[in-house]
Amino acid sequence: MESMNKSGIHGDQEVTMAELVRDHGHLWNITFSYVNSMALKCAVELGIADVIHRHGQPLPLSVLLTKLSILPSRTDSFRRIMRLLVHSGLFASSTAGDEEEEAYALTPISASFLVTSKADNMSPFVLTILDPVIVNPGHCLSRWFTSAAEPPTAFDLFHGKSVFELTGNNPEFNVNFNLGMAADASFMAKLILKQYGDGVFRGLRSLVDVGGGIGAMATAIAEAFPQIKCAVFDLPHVVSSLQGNPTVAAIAGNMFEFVPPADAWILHDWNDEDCVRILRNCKKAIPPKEEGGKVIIIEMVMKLENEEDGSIHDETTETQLLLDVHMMVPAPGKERSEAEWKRHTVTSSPHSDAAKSDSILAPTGKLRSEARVAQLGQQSFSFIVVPPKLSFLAPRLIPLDLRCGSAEASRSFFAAISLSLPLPDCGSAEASITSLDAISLSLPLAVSTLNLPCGSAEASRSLLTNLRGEASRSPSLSTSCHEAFVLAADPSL
Ligand SMILES: C[S@@+](CC[C@H](N)C(=O)[O-])C[C@H]1O[C@@H](n2cnc3c(N)ncnc32)[C@H](O)[C@@H]1O
Repeated sequence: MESMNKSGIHGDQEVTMAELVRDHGHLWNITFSYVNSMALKCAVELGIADVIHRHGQPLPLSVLLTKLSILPSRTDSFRRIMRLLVHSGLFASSTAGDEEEEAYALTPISASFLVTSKADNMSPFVLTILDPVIVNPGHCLSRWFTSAAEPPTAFDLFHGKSVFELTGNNPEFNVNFNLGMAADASFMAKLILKQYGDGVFRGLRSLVDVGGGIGAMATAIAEAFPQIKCAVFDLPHVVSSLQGNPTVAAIAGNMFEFVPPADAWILHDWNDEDCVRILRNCKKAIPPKEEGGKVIIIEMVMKLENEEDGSIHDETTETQLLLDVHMMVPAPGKERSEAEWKRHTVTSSPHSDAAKSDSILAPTGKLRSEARVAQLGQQSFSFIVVPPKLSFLAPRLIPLDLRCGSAEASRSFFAAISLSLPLPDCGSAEASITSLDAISLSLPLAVSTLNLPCGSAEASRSLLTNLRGEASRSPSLSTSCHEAFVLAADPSL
């Protein structure tokens, strides 16, 4: 029996069927993890959190559908996307009213970060990071690794220009990008001011946020420490929106050429050489340490091991690894360990030893992990497995996956095997399944594994009814068809 379970070889090791199925599921989860991002994007675009928030208590599905103007024909799809969002921890499922109607509530994550009227609203950030302008270059990462032209980033390879050149000549994207960055910066400012505020900022007279976008961080600091004269230094098309701002001054320029005098910030968008160039310019612009000059670096600090148990698979690690790889797509950036940051701050100091470096390293990696909105980690999958009991059908088994067939293709397939079925909208995508027609013509009758996830409820029901009718006329199939339907309906399998 044991040998029956061994079904594959990993290196020199034999693996069991259970291990193979688990590993296959793991691969699927990674492959499909973008679906979590797209579901989140859909939730943000529809404004689901706002509608639930305004209701103030669990919102019945029927009301949610009306308020969001969801088409009646999309009710089932909407319920399914909500099910995924509940699974991701963005919403909670609940009931409402005497009839205990299916309802949805906010979770701490959506209540804090997806309600647009809240100070920590991260919706603009979600929409920026998931904008096709940013996501699409990810598709050419492998080409970027080997491209003879050596473009600086996958973004440059895809768009033919850098992300900041693109913000410069695409006003709509410029506005959205800056709002997205500002959403994240506002939240980080709040955490940093709370945790490091007094120690880092008290006593400063002036401060420049280098690459400070539309001033979210600088504004938060100016409001917390009104005695500090705060300015934002960024590209002209970015700081133009800050002209006349009473809280922070706007200075347009290129940080690789100069940095205005005061204290400064730096970002993770740059490679090591660029970081050193920017830090050197900051260094030139600040007074000596004794006179209160300092470079403040607010960055994630990569730490790939869990302090408690040394494991590397906690959520913080995943955040750091994802952000680090993300940073190589739109910009030549990276996340750095504490040792790497120390090396840069020393390299950029005119003095050669660390003791004389006047930089402060404020580790924010943990904070960032707390700020995480979407969990892109593992989701459990269920499988529909044809049990050995049905294996006698194998020669006539057609694994039928209607997800990819158009309604017409599905219908013609069934017509070909003498089951004329009304399939109103079975099959969602337009991909062709002509090969199924070919198979079906060579097989007189036998449909044993059915994958119904894409058919409407009505289509599935009529398909099952027709198959049951067909099965009752064919005694050898009746039990097995019935069992197959039960299996398909049981999500735990
Ligand atoms: C990742 S965003 C950070 C935004 C910002 N820290 C915030 O709080 O919103 C990088 C910023 O660097 C700016 N930037 C890029 N190249 C620059 C340059 N050569 N000189 C000055 N700023 C630059 C961009 O315009 C953008 O605002």
